[in-house]
Amino acid sequence: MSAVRPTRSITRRGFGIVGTGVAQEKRRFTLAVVGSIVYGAMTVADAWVLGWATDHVVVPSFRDGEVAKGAAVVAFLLFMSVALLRAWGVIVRRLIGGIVYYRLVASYRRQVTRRYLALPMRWHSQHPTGQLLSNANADVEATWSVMMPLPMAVGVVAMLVTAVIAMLTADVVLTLVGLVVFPLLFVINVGYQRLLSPRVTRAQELRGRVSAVAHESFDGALVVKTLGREEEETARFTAVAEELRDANVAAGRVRSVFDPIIEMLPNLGVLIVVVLGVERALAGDIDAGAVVQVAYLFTVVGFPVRAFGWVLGELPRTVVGWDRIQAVLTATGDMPYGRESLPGEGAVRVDVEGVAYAYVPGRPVLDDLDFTLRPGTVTAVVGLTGSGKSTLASLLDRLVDPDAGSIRLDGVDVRSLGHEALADVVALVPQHTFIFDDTVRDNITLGADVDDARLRQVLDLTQASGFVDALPDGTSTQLGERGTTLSGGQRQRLALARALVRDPRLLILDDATSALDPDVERRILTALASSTAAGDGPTVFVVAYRKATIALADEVLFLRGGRIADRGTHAELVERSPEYADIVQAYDRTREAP
Ligand SMILES: Nc1ncnc2c1ncn2[C@@H]1O[C@H](COP(=O)(O)OP(=O)(O)OP(=O)(O)O)[C@@H](O)[C@H]1O
Repeated sequence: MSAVRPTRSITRRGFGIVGTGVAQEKRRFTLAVVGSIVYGAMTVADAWVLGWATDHVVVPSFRDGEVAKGAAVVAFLLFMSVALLRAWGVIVRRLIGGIVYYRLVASYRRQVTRRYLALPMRWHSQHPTGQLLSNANADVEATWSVMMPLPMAVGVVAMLVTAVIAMLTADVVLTLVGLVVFPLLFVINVGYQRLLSPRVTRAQELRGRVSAVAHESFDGALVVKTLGREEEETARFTAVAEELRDANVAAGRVRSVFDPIIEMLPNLGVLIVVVLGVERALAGDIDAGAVVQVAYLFTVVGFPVRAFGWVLGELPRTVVGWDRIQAVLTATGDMPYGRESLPGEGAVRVDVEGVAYAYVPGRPVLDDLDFTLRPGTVTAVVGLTGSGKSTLASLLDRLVDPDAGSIRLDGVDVRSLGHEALADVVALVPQHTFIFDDTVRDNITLGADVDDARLRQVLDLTQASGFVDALPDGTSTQLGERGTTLSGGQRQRLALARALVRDPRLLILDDATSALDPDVERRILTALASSTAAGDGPTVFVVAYRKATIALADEVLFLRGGRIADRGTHAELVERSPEYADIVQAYDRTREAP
C-alpha cells in the first residue's frame, strides 16, 4: 500500500466513499448526527448557563453578602438539564456512530469474503494469503474508520454556529476574538492531519510488513534453525522493525509540534477574552457573565473542532482501503455454476474430451486429453513431476475450468451442475491436508448430519479408529490450529475420512496417502477398491506414487508433458514402456528410501 498524498481529488473521492457509507446507514447515521448536534448545542448552552449563573447568582451573592437562593435553584436546574441533554447527545453519538462503523465493517468484510469464495482458484493462486487477510481486516477498517469522527464533525458545525450566535448575544468585541481563534484552530488542525496522515499510513503499512516477516520466520522456524540462518533472519526482521520505529518517530515529531499549538490556542483565546472582557466589564460595557460565558466557550469548543482534522486526515486511508477492497469486489473470472443436478446414484462415468489447460496463456500444462473413467473403477495417473497430474485432478473437481474441451459426469457437463450438486458428487483429497481447529468429529463432518455409526465406519475404512480412540476425548478431541497435534499420516487419514463420509460418486486422491506407511496405505486402498468393485463405492481417480498403489488400479494413465503418452494396466505399461517402468521404479526408490 503506498502512502497517498492528500490531494484535492483524494478529498473529493474520500467524501464520495463516505457518501456511499452514509447512504447505506442513512437512518442510524442521521440519529448519530442528531446526538452530535444536541451535544454541540448543549455545550454552548452550558456556557450560557454559566454566564447566567455568574450574573444572577455569583455577582449578586458577592454584592449582597448572601446567596440568591431562588436564582441558585434555577441555575442548578438549568445546569442539570443541560448536563443530562449533553450526556444523551454524547451517548447517542458514540453508540450509534460506533454501530454505523461496525455495521459497515461487517458488511464489507462479508462482501469481501463472499467474493473470495466465488473467485476461482486461478485468482487465488495469484493472490497471497497475507494480502487477502489484509483486505478482509485492515483495508476494510481503514476504509470506514472515518465514520467514527464523522457525526462529531457534522455536529461541530452546529456547535460553532450556535457558539458564534451565543457570543454575539454576549458581546461583539469578544466575538471577534472567537472569529479569529476558531478558524485558525480549524486551519491548523487540517494542516496537522494532512502532515500526520501519510506518516501514520506508512507506519501502518510497516506494521503489516513487520508481522509478515515475523510470521514467515516463525512459520519457517525449522528451515531457519536447521540451516543456521538465525542471524540473517534476525537482521531481516531488524531492518523492517527499524523502519517502523523511524516511521513512528516521524509521526511523533509532527504530533510534538502540533499538539502543544492546538492545546495552547484556545487558552490564548481565553487570555485575550479575559483581558479585553475585564476592561470592558470595568468600563460597564458588558456584564461579568458575558466574559465568563465567552471564556468558557473557548475552553470547550477547542476539542470538538479537532474532529474536522480527524475526518480530513482519515480520507487518504479511506481511499486506499476502498481501492484495495474494490479490487477484490470487482475482480472477475468467476466460475458460474449451472442449475442441474446429477440424476441416479452410485459411481459415475467420467468423460474427458479434448481438454486443454494453461496457467499462462500459450504454455499449455495439459493438452488434448481424451479418456474415460468407467464407473466403479480405480484409475491411477502416473507421470514425472510437473507433468500436470494435480492440474488434472483440479479440473476433474472443477476447481478450474478447461480452456478447451469438456468434462462430463454421467453425460452432464460439470459446468452445468449446481455448486451443491457438484460437491455432492465429487470429493477431492488434496496433497496438503488442512485440519481446522475443531474436534475430530467436526473436522470430518464439516457440519454435515452424520450419525456415529457412519462416522465409525469411515474411521475404520481409513484405518483411523485406532489413533482417534487413543486421543483423550476420542472423536470429541479438539485438534488445535492446523491439527499440529497430529502426525502427517494421521492428518491424511482424517482428510480421507472427510471425503468418504460424504459418499462421493467420484473420489479424487491427489497424492493423498503419501504420509501413510505403505502397509496402511495398501489396506485403505484395497478396502476402497473392493467396495468400488462391489458396486458400493465411488469411481476413483488417484495421483499415485507407489508401485503397490498403482498396481491396485484397474487402469493407469501415463502422463508426459501434459498429454497421455500411454494407458493400460500397470503390468501392460511396464511391459511396453521402459520409460514408465523407470518412473515407477524411481518412485519406489525415492519414497521408500530411509
Ligand atoms: N498456480 C500455478 N500457476 C502457474 N503454473 C502452475 C501453477 N500450478 C502448477 N503450475 C505448473 O503447471 C505444471 C503442472 O503442475 P502440476 O502441479 O499439475 O504437476 P504434477 O504432475 O502434479 O507435479 P508433482 O508431481 O510435482 O505434484 C508445472 O509445470 C507447474 O509449474
